Amino acid sequence: MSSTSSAIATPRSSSPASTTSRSSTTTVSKRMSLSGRRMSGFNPMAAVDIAVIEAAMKMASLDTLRGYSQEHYGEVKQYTETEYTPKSQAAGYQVLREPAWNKGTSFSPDERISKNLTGLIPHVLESLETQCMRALRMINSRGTNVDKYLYLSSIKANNTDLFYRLLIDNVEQMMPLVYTPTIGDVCLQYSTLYTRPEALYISIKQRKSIKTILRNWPYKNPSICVVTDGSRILGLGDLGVNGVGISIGKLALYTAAAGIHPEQTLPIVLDCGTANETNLADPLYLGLRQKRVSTDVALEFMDEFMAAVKEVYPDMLVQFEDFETEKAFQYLERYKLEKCFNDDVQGTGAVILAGYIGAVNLSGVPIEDQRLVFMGAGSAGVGVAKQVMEYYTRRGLSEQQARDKFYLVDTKGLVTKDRGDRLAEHKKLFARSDNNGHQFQTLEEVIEYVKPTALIGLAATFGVFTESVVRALKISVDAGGLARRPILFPLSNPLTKAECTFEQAVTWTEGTVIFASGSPFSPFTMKNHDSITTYYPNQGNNVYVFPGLGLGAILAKASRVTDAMVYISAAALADCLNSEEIKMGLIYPKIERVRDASVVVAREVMKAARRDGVSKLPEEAWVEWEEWGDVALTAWIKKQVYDPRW
Ligand SMILES: NC(=O)C1=CN([C@@H]2O[C@H](COP(=O)(O)OP(=O)(O)OC[C@H]3O[C@@H](n4cnc5c(N)ncnc54)[C@H](O)[C@@H]3O)[C@@H](O)[C@H]2O)C=CC1
Ligand SMILES: CC(=O)C(=O)O
Ligand SMILES: [Mg+2]
Repeated sequence: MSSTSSAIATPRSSSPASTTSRSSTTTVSKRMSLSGRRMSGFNPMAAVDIAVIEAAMKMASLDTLRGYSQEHYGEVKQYTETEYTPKSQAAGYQVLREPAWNKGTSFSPDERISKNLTGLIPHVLESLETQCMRALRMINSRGTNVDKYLYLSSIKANNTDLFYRLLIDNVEQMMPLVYTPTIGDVCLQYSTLYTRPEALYISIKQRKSIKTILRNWPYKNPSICVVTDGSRILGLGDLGVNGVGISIGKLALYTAAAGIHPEQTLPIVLDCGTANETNLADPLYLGLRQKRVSTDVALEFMDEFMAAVKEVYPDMLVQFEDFETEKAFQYLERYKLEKCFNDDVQGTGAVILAGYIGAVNLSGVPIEDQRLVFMGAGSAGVGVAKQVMEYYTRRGLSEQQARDKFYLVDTKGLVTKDRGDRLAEHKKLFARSDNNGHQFQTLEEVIEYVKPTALIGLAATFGVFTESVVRALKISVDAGGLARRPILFPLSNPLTKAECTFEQAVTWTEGTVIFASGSPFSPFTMKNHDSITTYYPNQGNNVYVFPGLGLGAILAKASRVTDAMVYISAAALADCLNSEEIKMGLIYPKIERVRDASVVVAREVMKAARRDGVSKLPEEAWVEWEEWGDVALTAWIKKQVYDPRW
């Protein structure tokens, strides 16, 4: 099976070899007592609470078990003055300044000698977990989320493994910092916050040099790139080159949530100008200071980019992210035979289908009686509607019967065939013709007419699910029986664009809502008569799909991403809930289990790639996995992924 072993979990890059030969003239230092050393490190005047002290003590004993004990520390070899050479000191700094090589205070005594690090770092020897604890304390001490992001970003620039250990072990706390909602604020201010490059920045003025720029990326053969042109970043509109933050954030999640090695990931922004006047007027703006180029010119640029990618990194999967609506659909169609997918259309479609399957099971309304109203008929809205429609057709409904379940609303009201405007191509599939010439302009009117059971928000507009809208949804669901529950998904990002909050949804539906939002909300506790109940929200975000979809496509060596691979990622995710999550009434796995979910999604995506004949993995590998079943394939995937531990 060696031919199948992928480079996802690229072994740690080797650090520069020591240039000095070490003699054996070492001495053993005096041993120090664990408790003595640890306690003497504490300043009784410092405002450190008991919980932190207890955690530190626990960590110290854990470190002992892991071989990071102070006993071990006591055995650090010493060398004499005569061994010192300036050259070796330079080699030492090189190691510390390269984030992929740097282990901070976790270099072993032998590594400190062989890499000429002695004295360049504090004498203490700590585990990765202890370093995480320090970082967590620092993060918690920062006042704003952007400050926390910046601190995390400095860790990423210094110590790759520490950054990802933090993310992986603290997903619930860290994901909102490196992803939505904080990444929205970071993108808005990217040009001001900028301190160092983290991506490839390709401007339309450099279109003759795309291949050179791709080759300039310092890591060999990336497996996955996330590319945006910044034209629709989350629900924040055209942010131009500042949108690169979303490519960086999504790729951090490819590593944290699916274990793709950081050196295999490549964030890219295509700078085609911007329509954002604030950015254009900002003296610090880092992008091209010109209006966004026309769709036709952007398309030529995209063609050149895709051709260059094919030549320079033929095996790299391309994820299109946050392109404005027309381009999102156009590129998806145009490059459908290339190794790429669109996260906003396909990833979102799959993740919301998975959540919808779970929600229908909880709703008490049979699947065939569901009627869905979408607020927003853009790339995400239509992407989700198409994916859910496929679910219905696979269950035996005709295309027309399936399509009839969907009512899409945009800024002009219900999308109908006779509305009198020129409908954008992507809306036509769902344009209604059963409105008897009547046009429904407000969401309230649509709800009154449709009596929906599910309301999906992808309109990037804060607060459009008003109290009267949500109460009207509940009334229309209750009409079929009081045990029924409304499905309400305000999915727009970041939180400032959410169609309603979790607290509002619970309050206005008297706790009956089945809720998922794009950005995370906290649980909400509500007093009902004599009892107090805590309600748990779901996060319906494509982060549950794109990491696993990408991982599966890469591991299967898929030549392209087929519709069946996308569809199966939804079905796989819908099956991922464990008994605790089911008991809690969730429709997605808890976010701290996103890595488990990604493995399951990746496994099913790999199998779908093979069924579709697009996997280039050798047949022997499949024979073995088929013999041993999912367990073997799951174990193999887990062996491929990056999981920083020293
Ligand atoms: N939860 C998730 O995983 C995802 C969430 N999203 C979010 O969905 C939102 C929309 O994204 P896209 O569909 O790509 O944008 P888009 O620009 O393609 O579509 C937006 C749609 O909303 C409609 N709209 C805007 N304001 C409206 C209003 N006041 N009333 C009714 N309709 C209105 C527009 O007419 C358009 O049809 C964004 O906030 C984005 O962050 C997108 C992808 C994934
Ligand atoms: C989550 C995501 O992809 C978006 O909001 O655009
Ligand atoms: Mg997106």
